[in-house]
Amino acid sequence: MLYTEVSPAAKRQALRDGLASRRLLQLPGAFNPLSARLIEEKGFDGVYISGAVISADLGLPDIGLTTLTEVATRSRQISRMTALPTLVDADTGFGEPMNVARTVQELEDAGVAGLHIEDQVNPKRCGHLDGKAVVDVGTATQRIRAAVAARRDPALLILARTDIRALDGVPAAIDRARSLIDAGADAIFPEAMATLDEFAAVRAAVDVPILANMTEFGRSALFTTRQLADVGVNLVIYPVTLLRSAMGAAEATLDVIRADGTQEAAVETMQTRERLYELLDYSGYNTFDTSVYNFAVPSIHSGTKE
Ligand SMILES: C[C@](O)(C(=O)O)[C@H](CC(=O)O)C(=O)O
Ligand SMILES: [Mg+2]
Repeated sequence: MLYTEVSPAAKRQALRDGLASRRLLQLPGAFNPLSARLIEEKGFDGVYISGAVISADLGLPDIGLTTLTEVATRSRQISRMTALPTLVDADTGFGEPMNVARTVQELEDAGVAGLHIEDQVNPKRCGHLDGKAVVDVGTATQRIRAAVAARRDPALLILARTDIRALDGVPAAIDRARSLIDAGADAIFPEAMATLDEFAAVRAAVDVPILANMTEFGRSALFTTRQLADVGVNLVIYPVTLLRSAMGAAEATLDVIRADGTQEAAVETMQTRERLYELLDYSGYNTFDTSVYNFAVPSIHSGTKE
């Protein structure tokens, strides 16, 4: 009922413990707070909060147009909804190193368990597109040093993402990763790795956890958890997967309504009213007021029969 009782501190510890276990942790991206609860119910290890999803949700391309306030608000809304640790995409940190410091504190206050800061120049773009540019190593490490110095909870996980592989190749990504770790990064997100061998090369070069981005229609094939675990990846995100699925389903339903003059043919694929209420723990609200949940919910076609 209401929001999770698990504190941000406990979630950060859970993420640290998960990484220490050496098990591959899976974090699907929540496209809204409610989907975070679904991710938790299905037994995942954490919830990813994607910059691409926040942008798309606002009808914007993922080129650094969202503000820290928007990302922090979404982070708080999603984090409070789940007992799982959340990992948020802080893009380039929203400005200069001093802004990066403020970003870290705002996101920490929003209750996330971790965040990643990348080394792209602004305006940034999706890591799986052409035409990216990265800042020099001095600027990239300054961002990470500022982030690490700003966190008040030492358990907050700070991942450094490097986008350099697409420009200068894997050896450059390894060099950059080492510098970012020297600057204090807890973990590395090597963006747009093309093959499992490339992940293995990064794994062999660094001692900290590494993250794989299994975004669809990108540069990496969609490797399985077994494949990723075998090359020593520690975290895998499915950042935009649920948004793409939900939008695909929404489009199909709109087509059904246009074609048939009713949504009837699409109802079978919908989440039922009963399932929605279960996910919301509707009945739990009777703790406050027994009139809240004193009705029966028809389990089929609940939309049309009430
Ligand atoms: C992980 C990512 O940074 C995100 O914002 O979710 C994106 C995902 C995507 O655009 O598919 C990325 O740059 O890879
Ligand atoms: Mg992003």
